Amino acid sequence: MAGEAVAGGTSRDVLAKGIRILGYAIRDEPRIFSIAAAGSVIYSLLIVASAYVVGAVVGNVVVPSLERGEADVGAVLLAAAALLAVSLGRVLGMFGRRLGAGYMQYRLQASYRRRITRRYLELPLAWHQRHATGTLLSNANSDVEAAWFPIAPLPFAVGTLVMLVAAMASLFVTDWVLALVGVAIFPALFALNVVYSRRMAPRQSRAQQMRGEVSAIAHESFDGALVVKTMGQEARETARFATQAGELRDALISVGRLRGVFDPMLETLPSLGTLGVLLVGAIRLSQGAVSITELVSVAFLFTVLAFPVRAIGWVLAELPRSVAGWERLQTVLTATGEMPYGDTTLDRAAETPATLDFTRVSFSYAPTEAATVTVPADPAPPTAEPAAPVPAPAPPGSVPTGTPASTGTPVLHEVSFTVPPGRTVALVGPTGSGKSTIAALAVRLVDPDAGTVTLDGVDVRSLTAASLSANTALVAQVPFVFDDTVRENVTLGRDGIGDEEVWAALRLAEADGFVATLPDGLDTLVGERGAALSGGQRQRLTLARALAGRPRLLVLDDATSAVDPRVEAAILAALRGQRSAPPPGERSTGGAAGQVSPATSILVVAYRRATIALADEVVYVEHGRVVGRGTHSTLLATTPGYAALVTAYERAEAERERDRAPAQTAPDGPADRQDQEVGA
Ligand SMILES: Nc1ncnc2c1ncn2[C@@H]1O[C@H](COP(=O)(O)OP(=O)(O)OP(=O)(O)O)[C@@H](O)[C@H]1O
Repeated sequence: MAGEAVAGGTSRDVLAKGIRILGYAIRDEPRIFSIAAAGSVIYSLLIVASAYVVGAVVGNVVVPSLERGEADVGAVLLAAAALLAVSLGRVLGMFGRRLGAGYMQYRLQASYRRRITRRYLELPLAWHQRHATGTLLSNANSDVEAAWFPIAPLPFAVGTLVMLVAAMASLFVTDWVLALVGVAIFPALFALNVVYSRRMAPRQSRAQQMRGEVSAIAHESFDGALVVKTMGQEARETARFATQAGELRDALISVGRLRGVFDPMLETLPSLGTLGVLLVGAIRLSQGAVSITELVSVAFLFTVLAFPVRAIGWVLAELPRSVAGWERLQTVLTATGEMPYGDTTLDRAAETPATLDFTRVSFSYAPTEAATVTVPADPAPPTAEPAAPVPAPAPPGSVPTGTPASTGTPVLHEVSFTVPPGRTVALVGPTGSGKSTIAALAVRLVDPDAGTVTLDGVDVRSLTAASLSANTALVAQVPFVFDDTVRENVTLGRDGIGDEEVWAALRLAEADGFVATLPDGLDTLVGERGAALSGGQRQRLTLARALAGRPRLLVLDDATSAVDPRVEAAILAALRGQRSAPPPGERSTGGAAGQVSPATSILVVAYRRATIALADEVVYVEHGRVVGRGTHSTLLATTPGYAALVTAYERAEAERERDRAPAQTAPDGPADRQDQEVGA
């Protein structure tokens, strides 16, 4: 991990990298940095000036007044005006510095949050499957903040460096012997800050890494709350979280301990300087080498620079954390594997169904990619951010290569089949046979290692992003519903989808009945992940979302698994233009029902006999190979594996029907499968 790399690197590396990161920040925001630095330089120079003004006031106004026994009112007023002017100048400088630093820090944070989010959207599904959501959240939050943490004190530190140079110069101008105190103290201050930063580096890196890990565990626990609760795993999860939280606590305490040791030392050094100046100064005064004005000025100088000098320490101490955060950001920003889009568009004017062709398609997941493919539940979140920029277009007519051919275990072998326009093809096969992978390839979530997937004869890799999403839609088994209204969940802010189109899509998805009964109809808020809806309702809502875009190819990856079989059959029949009567118990809002012609070709991963029977053709897959194609009855007769599988499905379905029988009498009518399971 990046954090480990930082922790493992030498502190000198960290310092150099940290300074480079500060350079990137200045390059990104040169104007704001200039304003902040100018404010800081004014402030710092006026600090040096204030010491000399105080010296002059003491030497030229206070001491003479004490000697004479009366004050010169004019001189006192002049002194007051000088002190006020210096203070006002410092206030203005401080204002510019703070405002500029704040602007710079928050603008950089916002810009990098956008970059990270955009990159997430560009990276392929395989990359997302390899990264924990909690870590991604931590990248976009805590790591972005960490990377730009030293920006807040940076202008102050720059001004302080100028101040130290000015202070040294003024010391030498005043008296070279007094200047030696500065020669001893200033480099010591700087050296102490550097040692501090080096000691801090591994501690800060570790703390930043632990922040990411705690975030990942917390996210996983909350996400899996249902499993944790139903399996009685609360204690185990709490312990797992507590271990990581404990490690983060220890890492932060170790940071605090070091701070506790170094902060007082950094504060004490300038005080030692003041002491040194007073000792040396007393001798120099008695020798007549310096005046009282000069001595007071120099002593005061050491007192007032104690605070600004710490700004250098703040920047140096935060650099390791900044480097750790930055490197974690870089793992996202420089991640490879995106699948560049082509520049070919498909003509949608005809609104005819598309033809999908798989020709000798082979595919393997990269070796490091674990777990099973779960195609994302939704195409894209409704975000106000502009769409992720499409990487540089490929030359016209060329086929971008996308993900490089992986050397992992082959999952699909020379898969060939066609979904003709307006036809429904059912994909059937045992678990793990590659059905979801085929679905993912059909809408180009992944690219084949060999062979081609074409839409209307055009390789999907050469299509533009907009053309791909306008022509195809995938509905996954696990539906993703946004915490928004029903309307927004269906339209996703896409143009040309008014309420009429929303209702038409809901009707096709057999979702109009339940939406009509919701308290606010289309304006009903469905809660986080659609918590206010049943599993089957969520599935139908996401199906309506896909249909609202009027895709020319619809890929259903077990998308109606939680819906009652009769409702599922009604949906498929409607999609095929054979609108059946609404299932009992669910009121249709009427209108365009039955009027929608099949403008889409359908590839459906099917598990139920009723669904399979509706298909024009069945493609039967085993171990990533197509072992049979034809109608349901042909395959039953010719392919023993298929016959056995479908019979098993039928038996399971019959058992479920039997178990479900009592629930059918519930007043809500035909409940979705998950409702019944939950209610059981
Ligand atoms: N992200 C992944 N990384 C590595 N291997 C994967 C990944 N996703 C799936 N696989 C493997 O690819 C094979 C095909 O998986 P796929 O999910 O396509 O099968 P499926 O037929 O849809 O299964 P199911 O019916 O259980 O949903 C399986 O052996 C699976 O373990």
